[in-house]
Amino acid sequence: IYFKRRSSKRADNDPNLASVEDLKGPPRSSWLAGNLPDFVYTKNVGNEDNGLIRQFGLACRMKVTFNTDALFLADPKGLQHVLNTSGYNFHKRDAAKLTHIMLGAKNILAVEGEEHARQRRMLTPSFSQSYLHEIVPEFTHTTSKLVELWNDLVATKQGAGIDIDLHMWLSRLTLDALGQGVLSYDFKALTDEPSEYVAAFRGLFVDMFSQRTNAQLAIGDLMGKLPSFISRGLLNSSLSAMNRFQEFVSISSKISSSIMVREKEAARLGQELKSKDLLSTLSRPRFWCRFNNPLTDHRSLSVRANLSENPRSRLTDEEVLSQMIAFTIAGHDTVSSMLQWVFYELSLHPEAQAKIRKEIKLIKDVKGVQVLGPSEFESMHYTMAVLKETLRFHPVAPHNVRRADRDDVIPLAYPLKTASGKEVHSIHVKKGQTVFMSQYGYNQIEDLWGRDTDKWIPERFLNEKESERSKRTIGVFAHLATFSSGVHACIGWRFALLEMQAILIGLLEHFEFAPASSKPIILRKLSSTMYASTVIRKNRLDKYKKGHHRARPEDSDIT
Ligand code: HEM
Repeated sequence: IYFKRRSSKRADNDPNLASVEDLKGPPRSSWLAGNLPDFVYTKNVGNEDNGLIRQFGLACRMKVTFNTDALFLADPKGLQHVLNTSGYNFHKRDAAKLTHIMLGAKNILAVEGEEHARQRRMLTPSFSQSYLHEIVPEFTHTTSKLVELWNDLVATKQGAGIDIDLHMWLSRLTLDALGQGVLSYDFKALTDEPSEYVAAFRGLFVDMFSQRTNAQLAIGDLMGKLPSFISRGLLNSSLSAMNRFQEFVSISSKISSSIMVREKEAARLGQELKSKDLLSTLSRPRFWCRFNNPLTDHRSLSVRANLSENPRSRLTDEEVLSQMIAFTIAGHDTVSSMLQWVFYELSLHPEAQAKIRKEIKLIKDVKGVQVLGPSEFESMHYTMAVLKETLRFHPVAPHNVRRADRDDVIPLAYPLKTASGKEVHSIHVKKGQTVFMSQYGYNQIEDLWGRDTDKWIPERFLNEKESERSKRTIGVFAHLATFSSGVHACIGWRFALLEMQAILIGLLEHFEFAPASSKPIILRKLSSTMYASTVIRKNRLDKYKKGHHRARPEDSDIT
């Protein structure tokens, strides 16, 4: 006999529990895409989240595709349940399937459940602190190339300041840094003759995701429910930049394959591993095992697993190659956008720049070193506070979506009033129901982060109160939601942090930053990540959207 509890009854009978349908929430803005457009087309990302939290609290009802009820969630205990405690019961099938269709292979971004846990177990050792420390000199070296280029630029102005497009420069710098860290490959993004990869990658995600229609939002939301051939067809017909994306994937595969062949050949000849990048280490298991003690060297652990006779405990060559594309996609725009926000805030806060420079000088004097590395970064508390505060205030992945695999009860740290006025401490979600998580909202809770969370104040991380800290329940770094949490938390957060530290220190040592002379208005916009955008004249943008203007709006269109 099959039986199940009727979900609404359960919520009705329990005085502390409400179903999602019982909660208060905003009216839908579209039948097709519900409230999703409110978050994507917003004037400034975060405004919608702030508005909902002010009006309804840290959880409320919202609408998604075809007027379906979903849960908007920023409550710390609720997020902990969905991401950590019940991690694999809240799946990300839509996103995984989208990635699988787009990349054509099963990497960590494109798998779920047991398969995901297996791949993650294999890859985690490659992202350990001790291994990543070896890549830092590559980040420093790449940054010094940019310093040289900027010195040449400034020299043309006899030392006077110069307006630069920081978005463009940081994107090029972080691509080269990622190329070195992941593949030991020079993308030549900082040269006048960038590789074909750079040409294919330039502006790709902005073109793909920044002008999404309601239909595209709905298709994204339905991915997991549709058969693969329909999903693929819908995606190909709805995303105009799909061809460009396929070209980008094939160039990436070509580069990764050639590096893998090179490393395997070198291993066969018994040559020493020169590169410390992720692909080289994953490609050369047997070599590493000869030279490292698998019990003490973290790098060998993934390799040791890769040597296993059991194919379930090994990453195949195809899987390793596919991970490389996943890492470049997951690790480029994120770090580049994050650094944009760091320099944006520093340009508005010259006093913070001065404090970082003072810290650099002090640590160099104390340690007697010329170039700072990971062990020095650890003692640079103010610099770290600047990074933490920017990660808190400008989370470049502000939202995250999951769907319940079964009926479940999500506990709340902060009780809510339902539409009928009942006070509840937990929410009943039905199998298949969407949970729309606001990383942005969690990072703004004053009870967790202290006063004035709508302002950028690095000092809050130097004077933290235990009462606030103890309420922060999620996160792999500083209890922030920015790198997410639990089973799918960012595997590259240490990589990102070391890269940002090296770049920030390398550039601040040589340059002072101030807002551009035209004093543009900067707003947060969404493409694949939340990036800094200047305000564009509305009539030009309208014409572009309607197709009357083929070219993207240019700098001259910026007010
Ligand atoms: C500031 C920079 C970064 C931010 C803010 C960031 C943020 C995130 C977030 C929020 C997730 C969770 C996505 C989800 O739950 O659906 C994630 C996952 C992931 N990130 Fe990052 N990321 C950053 C840098 C990087 C870097 C540098 C790499 C690799 C070199 C990387 C690789 C990944 C991978 C592979 C996943 C999937 C993990 C899994 O599903 O198990 N990320 N990242």
